[in-house]
Amino acid sequence: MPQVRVSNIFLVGPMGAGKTTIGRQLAELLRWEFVDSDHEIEARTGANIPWIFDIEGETGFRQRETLVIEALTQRQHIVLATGGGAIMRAENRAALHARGTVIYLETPVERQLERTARDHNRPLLQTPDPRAKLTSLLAERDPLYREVAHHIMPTERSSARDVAFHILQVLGLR
Ligand SMILES: Nc1ncnc2c1ncn2[C@@H]1O[C@H](COP(=O)(O)OP(=O)(O)O)[C@@H](O)[C@H]1O
Ligand SMILES: O=C(O)C1=C[C@@H](OP(=O)(O)O)[C@@H](O)[C@H](O)C1
Ligand SMILES: [Mg+2]
Repeated sequence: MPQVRVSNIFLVGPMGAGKTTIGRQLAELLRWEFVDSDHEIEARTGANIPWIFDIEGETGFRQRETLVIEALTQRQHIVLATGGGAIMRAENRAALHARGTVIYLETPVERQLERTARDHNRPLLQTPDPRAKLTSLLAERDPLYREVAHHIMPTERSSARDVAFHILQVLGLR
């Protein structure tokens, strides 16, 4: 089979998978542009994510997210870190899968909990039982991450740097 040239890398996975961190490192290694859909939503809106959730609800946030994903996935040579729920809408999954190489950063709930514990910018985790929330989100979303992904990369036992190098290796980019 002829090797398909990778022109974009799109990272998907749950909160705390390392999409933002690994995405930035990958972009540096490739000298590609790094974009994070959450940062782009905040820049376009002029408000941070907790504010958007407060004022417009999750529905408003998801509408903004779809507009941003539609726009960003049309670019070339970018590494895009999506938000953990970006794969919920079929139109987002279609854009991601068709316009780039999608990597699922597969991460168990215990690791997600450790990595998100000190951060208050994730409205869905402002709940008395974040473990239960992450568990139910993963049950719902894991099949969708798998559906949209071209490659699945575990992050449980590796540093962000090692995951980034491993992705480059798997994609034949180094
Ligand atoms: N493989 C990893 N091992 C250890 N810590 C990690 C790893 N990947 C990310 N982190 C840390 O976890 C936190 C959340 O990472 P982040 O990139 O914001 O995740 P996401 O964007 O997927 O929600 C950050 O503090 C980051 O440094
Ligand atoms: O899982 C989710 O639904 C969300 C994940 C967040 O991004 P990260 O996955 O980068 O934390 C952010 O988009 C928002 O808080 C909602
Ligand atoms: Mg992120």
